[in-house]
Amino acid sequence: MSQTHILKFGGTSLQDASFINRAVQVVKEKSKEARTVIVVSAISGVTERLLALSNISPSKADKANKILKELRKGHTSLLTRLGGSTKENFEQLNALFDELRAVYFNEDLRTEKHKAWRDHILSIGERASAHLFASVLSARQLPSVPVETQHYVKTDNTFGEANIIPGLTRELLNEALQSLDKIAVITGFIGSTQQHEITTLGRSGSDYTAALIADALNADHMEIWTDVDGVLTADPKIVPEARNLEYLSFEDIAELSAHGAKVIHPKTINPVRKSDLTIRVRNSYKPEQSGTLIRREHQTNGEFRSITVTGPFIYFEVPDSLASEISRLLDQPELPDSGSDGFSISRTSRFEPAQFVMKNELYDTLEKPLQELARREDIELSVSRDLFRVNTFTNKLKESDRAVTQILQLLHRKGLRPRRIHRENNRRYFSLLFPEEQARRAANLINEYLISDSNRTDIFLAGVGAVGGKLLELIDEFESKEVSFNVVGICNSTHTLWNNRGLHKRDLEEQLAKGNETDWQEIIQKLTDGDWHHTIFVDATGSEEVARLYPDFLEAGIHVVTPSKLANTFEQSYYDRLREKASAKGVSFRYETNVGAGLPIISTINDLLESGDKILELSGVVSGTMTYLFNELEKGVSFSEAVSVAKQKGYAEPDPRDDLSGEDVARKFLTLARELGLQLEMEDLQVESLIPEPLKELDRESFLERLSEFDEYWKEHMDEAASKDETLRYTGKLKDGKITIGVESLPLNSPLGQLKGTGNMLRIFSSRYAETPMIIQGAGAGREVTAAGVLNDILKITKEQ
Ligand SMILES: NC(=O)C1=CN([C@@H]2O[C@H](COP(=O)(O)OP(=O)(O)OC[C@H]3O[C@@H](n4cnc5c(N)ncnc54)[C@H](OP(=O)(O)O)[C@@H]3O)[C@@H](O)[C@H]2O)C=CC1
Ligand SMILES: N[C@@H](CC=O)C(=O)O
Repeated sequence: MSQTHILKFGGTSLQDASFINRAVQVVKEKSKEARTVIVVSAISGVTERLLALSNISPSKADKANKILKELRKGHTSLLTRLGGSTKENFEQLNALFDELRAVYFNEDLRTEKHKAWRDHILSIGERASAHLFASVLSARQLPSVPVETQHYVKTDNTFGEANIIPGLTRELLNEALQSLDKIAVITGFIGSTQQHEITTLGRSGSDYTAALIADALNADHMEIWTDVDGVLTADPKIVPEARNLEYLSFEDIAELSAHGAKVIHPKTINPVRKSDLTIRVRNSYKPEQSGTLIRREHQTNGEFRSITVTGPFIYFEVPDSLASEISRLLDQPELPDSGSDGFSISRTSRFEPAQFVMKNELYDTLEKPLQELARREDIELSVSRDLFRVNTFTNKLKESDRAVTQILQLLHRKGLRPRRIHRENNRRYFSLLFPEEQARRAANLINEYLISDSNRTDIFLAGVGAVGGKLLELIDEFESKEVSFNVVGICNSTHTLWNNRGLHKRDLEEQLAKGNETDWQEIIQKLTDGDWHHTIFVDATGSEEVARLYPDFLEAGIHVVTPSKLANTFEQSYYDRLREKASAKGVSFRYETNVGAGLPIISTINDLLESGDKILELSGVVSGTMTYLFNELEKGVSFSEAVSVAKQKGYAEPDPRDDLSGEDVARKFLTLARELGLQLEMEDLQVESLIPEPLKELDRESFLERLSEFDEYWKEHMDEAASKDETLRYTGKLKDGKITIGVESLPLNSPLGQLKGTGNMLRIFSSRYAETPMIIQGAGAGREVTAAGVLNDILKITKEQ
């Protein structure tokens, strides 16, 4: 096993026997594929009990004894229930609770080194959890050993929030763990000073421990098992509608946790910031969900958006003249460390009051000297208490302040006016200060704003001819509450136009010709690097060059939708590769319009197959252009004239010879055959071409010019059919693994003979429809129906998200 994976189980993931069993299952699965190292927190509720214990005065020994007894009993009975109750395991657990009792009643430690004493008490939670879980794993044939990190994680003596000594810690952890041949179950949250006094790393410190271990072992992947779906757009206790964020970068999560996001410890990223480690935050209540993936670089299409609410804060204003003196007060090293957003000061000019925001507890420490300062200057210090900061993060702020304006307008409409707006240039967040209840409402409204934007699908449209041009129009007109489209780029064979804020039909007419030269490598690069989510690449070009690029888009996590029949009818290996890529990357490749334009032919066949039907025969007319040509011939229009009008009307292929040669119909039947699982190539099909032999070698323009030389031939052909009350139709049939395509003379009153306009009709004979075939009939070519079919494919992808 070349990979090392760290699994960190938070307290809720080990809260009771069923959760511990689930965690064992996770370890079992994981250890099949990678070297597995476990980091555990204290079992849910234990740290709180230990903290309560540390706050009980020894004079209330009864109360303390009750907690001590309950903790011991809770752990030992879990051990018994989970089948890990060997004599040795019991002894180890009991030794820990003996130690807890001894430390708790150590009066000297309590009074002289209170903070160290408290950290020692708290450490029992993680240590007991590690012993318990290692015992259970060993009992389940997963040989494991508890590892207590006070021996290896070295810190300074800031008890309660100790700072790591990185080099030494890395060395000691590496030495202890590198060659362990059992699964290490390691205590999170705890370390020790150089003098071997136990320290703790602060709330959620186990994540930090897991990252230290990941760094020491050069781990490949880390999973943080917790009680929420992953990293959400907001704390679900404040914002019930908060959504999970699929991807985040290290930078994103570091910024979020520094501003109050509780899901992981703010320092977690520090040790692994430069590594290729991937971190997945997962929910123990919903192990089937994939949670949030965090990695060094932004995942393609990932968009960062979130809200945190921090506080409570005090807010006050003073004349600018007093601001410097207050700042000096805040500089004292002995003040409580209230985190990176502990206080902030805004000074706009010397004529405007300076604004101070500081954590309640910081203000409480400074209240006296502050009031004293104010009195000296004869100023009445009026403070607003218990305010909360709503911090909004979004990548969009890198581009413009529009989001800030929109959010403020939204809040304003709801009657919410922040006490203070704080925005730093070049940062991805801004904060608003409100009283508690208003902060909660504001957070919910902002979340809605950020989420509704996440319904947006970004589109790059290649090819803006008959189908692409109409599609752009349909997208412009499309209105829905659930989905919004943003066409970030369009191109034709010569020019490409980009606009992150969206392109429209009018841009096609006015701007495209002024765009950059079309460069496919550049387009791929830009779409791959772009900070969009749910990007769809639409190919409406009919170009072989473009159809060959689909694997690159799929690889970059971009969905592909196309009416072009090329990619599905290149060599079989290409066809297979597209499906493998799409499935590996979790993206879609959709092409319903490849056969019958807007008619639901491919999806119907797949539905039949999926429900267990067996297709016996597919036959009929699937070329709108051919039906149109023969109908025009029936009316006396010349063949060459009909071809030219079919192109103008947007029925014919970009090169109409593809229709006349039968290639278009052949590609459609080959696509259907491959949907049925048949492994055929274009050469395997029997196709009758309508291209006269003498014109075969000509280029497109000369071919169209000389086509009229054969008008007489087609007139005679049609007249002959008419003399028998018949007409001509270009039909195809797939039966017994063979495809035959060509012109047939059919009775005028037959279903195929009756087709009008660009009519298509496909008959599906299957096990269930053996006697009476299922028939799909309707217009099978044209810009409107095809563009609508493409839009349907796009919508299906948005619904899958
Ligand atoms: N028309 C229909 O009824 C149906 C069409 N389809 C398929 O839809 C696709 C488009 O057909 P349609 O709209 O009729 O064709 P058009 O000829 O009207 O439009 C083709 C568009 O693609 C552009 N293009 C061609 N090659 C490239 C390239 N290498 N790079 C960038 N852009 C390129 C063209 O640009 P430029 O103008 O610069 O050449 C043009 O904008 C075809 O694959 C066709 O088979 C599928 C079902 C029905
Ligand atoms: N040229 C094609 C367009 C649709 O696939 C046809 O005429 O059927």
